[in-house]
Amino acid sequence: MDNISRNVEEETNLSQTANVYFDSEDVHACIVTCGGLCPGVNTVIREIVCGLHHMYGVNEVLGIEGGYSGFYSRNTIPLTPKDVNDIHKRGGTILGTSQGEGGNDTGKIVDSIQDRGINQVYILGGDGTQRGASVIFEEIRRRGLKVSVVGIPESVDNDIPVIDKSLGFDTAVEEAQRAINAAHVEAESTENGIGVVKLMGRFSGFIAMYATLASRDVDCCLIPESPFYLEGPCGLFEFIRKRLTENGHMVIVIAEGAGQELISESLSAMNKQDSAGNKLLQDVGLWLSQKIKDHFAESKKMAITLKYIDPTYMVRAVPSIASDNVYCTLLAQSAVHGAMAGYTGFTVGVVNGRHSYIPFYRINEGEKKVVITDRMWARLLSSTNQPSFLNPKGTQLTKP
Ligand SMILES: Nc1ncnc2c1ncn2[C@@H]1O[C@H](COP(=O)(O)OP(=O)(O)O)[C@@H](O)[C@H]1O
Ligand SMILES: O=P(O)(O)OC[C@H]1O[C@](O)(COP(=O)(O)O)[C@@H](O)[C@@H]1O
Repeated sequence: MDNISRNVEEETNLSQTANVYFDSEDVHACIVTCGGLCPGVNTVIREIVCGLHHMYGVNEVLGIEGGYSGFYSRNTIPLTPKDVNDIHKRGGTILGTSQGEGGNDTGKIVDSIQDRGINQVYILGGDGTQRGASVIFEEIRRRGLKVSVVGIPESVDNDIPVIDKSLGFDTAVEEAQRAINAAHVEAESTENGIGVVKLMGRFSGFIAMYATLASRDVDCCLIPESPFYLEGPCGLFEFIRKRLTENGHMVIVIAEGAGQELISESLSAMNKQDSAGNKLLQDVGLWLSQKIKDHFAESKKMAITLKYIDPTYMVRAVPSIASDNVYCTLLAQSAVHGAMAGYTGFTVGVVNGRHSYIPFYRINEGEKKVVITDRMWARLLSSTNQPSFLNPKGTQLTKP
């Protein structure tokens, strides 16, 4: 117990009340994956199973299939170290997920936990999943059950607050390079070639920003946090014209949530949501590509060739790279140590470089977005030398 206590103490700077100390033979754990697909999820599943087994001698770990509703609508599957030995080499989740679904019955989920004698619940997923975990935790507490509920945050968008970085994010940025490289090759092979790449990022442009900074082939990065406009001397069309005149080709990276306000009027699905309450977006990549083509066709001053690449699902479907595998392993071990020490109602994550236990009520506060007044966005602007779009439409660009 000394070792366990020390681990928790070292890793905790946001602690949550302990409810019970577990003996290995009494542990009946389960794992459920509920969020959007993200590289590294299988690695976490593997390390929870192996961590519980190797470090604590726990033999009973169940997989809940199909996300939260799987607790009451599916059979469970046993997970042993042998079963999960190779799964980190695969993308996706071996348990299936329920991103975008809503209407889960918390009462039935907790009934299932109680009926099956489960006393440790490991929940992987993004911001929606962590909110769901908090609701389950509250119901478990209301019933006075000795069950640890632990969240492991994963979102390819890196939009989970408090933590430094979501697992799988580095892999997503790495994979995005392949699409950007392809767009660059296509663009530079034709006169006035433009490559447009759409990347994920519903409300936050982290993948687009980091992929742009990593690549150096991107001329313009557009994200939801930084509104842009098309017309006028400081608009996107004029910037494209200048960049093509200077270089003969260019690459534009656009996050899926960018520019939604520009396309909102004409498109009817703007205010639609999926069953989990997430806003359904229009394909801004297709829209922007068509707008650029129409603009240059109408102006007749410059003939362009535009290639549009949408690698979004490829980016999140790949297995995690080495650095993410290490990160996933540390998060999974941290989750296991916390649960075994009797902590509950927390999400594991790295905060200011330290592995921490973050109470659900903290992780579920607010949203994480790119702050365009921060240094990172300023670094991107100086790397691409693109307009900031902060100038009013009619005014000329000024030198900094
Ligand atoms: N506010 C909420 N309260 C309870 N459960 C939620 C809530 N939001 C989402 N969920 C559950 O979490 C699952 C995953 O959420 P979703 O937003 O689709 O993905 P992500 O976890 O990647 O953000 C949903 O299918 C839903 O069952
Ligand atoms: O098309 P789907 O499966 O609904 O998922 C798309 C969404 O999943 C994401 O990749 C990740 O979303 P989460 O942060 O909610 O996990 C978003 O960028 C994207 O809009």
